[in-house]
Amino acid sequence: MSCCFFGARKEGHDLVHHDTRDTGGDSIASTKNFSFNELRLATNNFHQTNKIGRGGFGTVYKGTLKQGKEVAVKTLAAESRQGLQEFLTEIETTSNVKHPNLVEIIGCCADGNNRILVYEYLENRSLDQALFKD
Ligand SMILES: Nc1ncnc2c1ncn2[C@@H]1O[C@H](COP(=O)(O)OP(=O)(O)OP(=O)(O)O)[C@@H](O)[C@H]1O
Repeated sequence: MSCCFFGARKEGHDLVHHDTRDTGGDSIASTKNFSFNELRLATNNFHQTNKIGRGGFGTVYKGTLKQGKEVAVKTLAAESRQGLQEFLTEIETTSNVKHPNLVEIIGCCADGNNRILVYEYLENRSLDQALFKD
């Protein structure tokens, strides 16, 4: 079962609604709920050649969704000290903040033991290109 704490469906994906018991009820964030299989397909089974980095959360892969959209897929490392609460907090904070210079969270996956965040993919550009693209 995926995302047992999430509800409602829209366009083939579940909408993520944080359980307000977890958040104190003061905000509700909405992101897409991906199945593990969707992200496995998008990253060619998390293939080494799609690996683009590693941070505190875990390994990051480049993926391509069925519709052709490129995404960054952040997988929570098994040894990571970031647990479910941090996972929810990252979704909560990133989905509530929108800014042209901040990468946007697209969705997440909590399927079995897997905890994965999906972001829009950003090309590796110089900072001035990223900041002054318009
Ligand atoms: N949206 C993205 N688009 C393209 N590459 C990304 C994206 N997000 C992360 N990466 C790549 O993955 C690497 C690790 O990113 P991640 O956000 O997990 O950690 P970090 O920001 O480097 O550090 P920390 O875990 O402390 O936040 C980045 O340095 C970058 O190369």
